[in-house]
Amino acid sequence: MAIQQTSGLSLILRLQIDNTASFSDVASAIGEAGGDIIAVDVIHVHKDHVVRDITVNVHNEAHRERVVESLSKRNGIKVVNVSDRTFLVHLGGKIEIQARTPVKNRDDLSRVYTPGVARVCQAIAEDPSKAFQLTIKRNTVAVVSDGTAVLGLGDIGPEAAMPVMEGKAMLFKQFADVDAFPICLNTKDPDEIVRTVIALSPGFGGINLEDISSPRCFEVEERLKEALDIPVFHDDQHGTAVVLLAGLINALKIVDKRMEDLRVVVCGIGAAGVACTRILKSAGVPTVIGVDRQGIIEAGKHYENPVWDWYAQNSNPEKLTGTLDDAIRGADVFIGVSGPGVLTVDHLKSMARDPIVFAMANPTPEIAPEDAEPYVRILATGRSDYPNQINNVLCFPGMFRGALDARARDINEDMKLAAADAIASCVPEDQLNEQYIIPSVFNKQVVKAVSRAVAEAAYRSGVARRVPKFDVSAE
Ligand SMILES: NC(=O)C1=CN([C@@H]2O[C@H](COP(=O)(O)OP(=O)(O)OC[C@H]3O[C@@H](n4cnc5c(N)ncnc54)[C@H](O)[C@@H]3O)[C@@H](O)[C@H]2O)C=CC1
Ligand SMILES: CC(=O)C(=O)O
Ligand SMILES: [Mg+2]
Repeated sequence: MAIQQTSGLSLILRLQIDNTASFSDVASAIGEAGGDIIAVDVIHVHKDHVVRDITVNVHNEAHRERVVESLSKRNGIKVVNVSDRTFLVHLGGKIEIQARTPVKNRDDLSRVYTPGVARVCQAIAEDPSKAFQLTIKRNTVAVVSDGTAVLGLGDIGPEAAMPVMEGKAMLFKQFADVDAFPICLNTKDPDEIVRTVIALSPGFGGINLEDISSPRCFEVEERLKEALDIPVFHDDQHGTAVVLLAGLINALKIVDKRMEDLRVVVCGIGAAGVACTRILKSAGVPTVIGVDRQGIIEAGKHYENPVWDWYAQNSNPEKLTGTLDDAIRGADVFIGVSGPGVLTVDHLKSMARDPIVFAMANPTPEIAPEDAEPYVRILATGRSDYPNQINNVLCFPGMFRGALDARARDINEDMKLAAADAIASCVPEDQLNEQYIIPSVFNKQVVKAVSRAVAEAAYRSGVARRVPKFDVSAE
């Protein structure tokens, strides 16, 4: 299995090129430093120089410096500015609100706003369920974070969490036409988070909790699910678990193993790790062994963290003790939702035949894919620049589309398992291979398949308030 990485950093270099130098000097300076020229634009032409923007792909920040240095050393070439295209795409934020109806005259104004709007308000006051017909509620999701477990970056605060939450909102809209709002809270107190989300819930058809650290995330989700009659879904737990299960369903077809025979190690028993373990157990995996910083979660032992306490009673049937070295020996599958560099080549060598490794820590996986590649049969990461991206983006847009279409009160286990099967089914059996166990996030079938499966499961399990109409002609 050869791993192809598809992108690193993409830069726009603004260069002043004197008439004494030529474009081929620029190209060779970039080429000698190993940069890839992607696009060239002319910005100004003066009598003694030309200013050009050159878009260049580099592997990482050190590589960027080497490209800039190589250009700066050339006579007649001046590097005026270096822009990182990732930062450019964030300038001013990534989303905006748009009106669905133009307000062109007084007549429009009197209908969309006062006095006309008052009658609509009264209709909802008389029957609050009309909010689903007469407001944005039927299509809106609040993406709520306190900034305490952002990607793998940890507690970086609510302001720093905003780019991720804006990104989730963009993906909700692009993939599933769901209007999602990023809401980053300036509190880490579970009571205050619960109170705040309940208070802001009337305008929303669903709540997507994001990047709230464990164990607080479990309590916050549980209390909100109890209090609200709209779906509450902690994406890092359940979105990750659903996509993991979809990937595993397909990976097992390649290695010809069954869920009922698997020995799985989950590393990182936080939000994602606990949910992955729960869904693996629901899917019939008999042996799941959890490992965190202090080692294996020991069967039967009592832990202060209530979720680890649950974990100790519901995992590790072989009653293993020790470290990851002990847990991974003979394991069929490694699920990493911990941090960078946890997994070594020696660990991989000690696994059972045809190792399946899902190293999902973001942004840096548990092992560098290039290091793991020779020793595993199937490798997946959370990143979009390697094959087999196990990322919750494959789940949350379709999950909420289906839940909103069914006007579901809750997102339950049946809906999650249905979503996992639907994602797995988007890879045709005749195309399945080691580097293609999970559909692309750009595969338009995914949201259709997931939303339909989720809405049907909502209906079957009694949490739907509406039977959605499916567009069969689009299939
Ligand atoms: N690919 C995907 O779709 C997703 C990936 N993730 C990634 O998974 C990781 C964990 O996310 P959450 O569960 O939300 O965080 P969390 O903070 O709830 O849990 C992380 C757990 O990993 C443990 N951990 C950290 N470093 C460790 C190490 N060196 N060895 C053993 N255990 C270690 C921590 O003690 C903690 O219990 C992050 O890197 C995150 O970016 C999370 C959600 C989705
Ligand atoms: C993908 C995601 O939600 C995370 O890494 O936290
Ligand atoms: Mg997350």
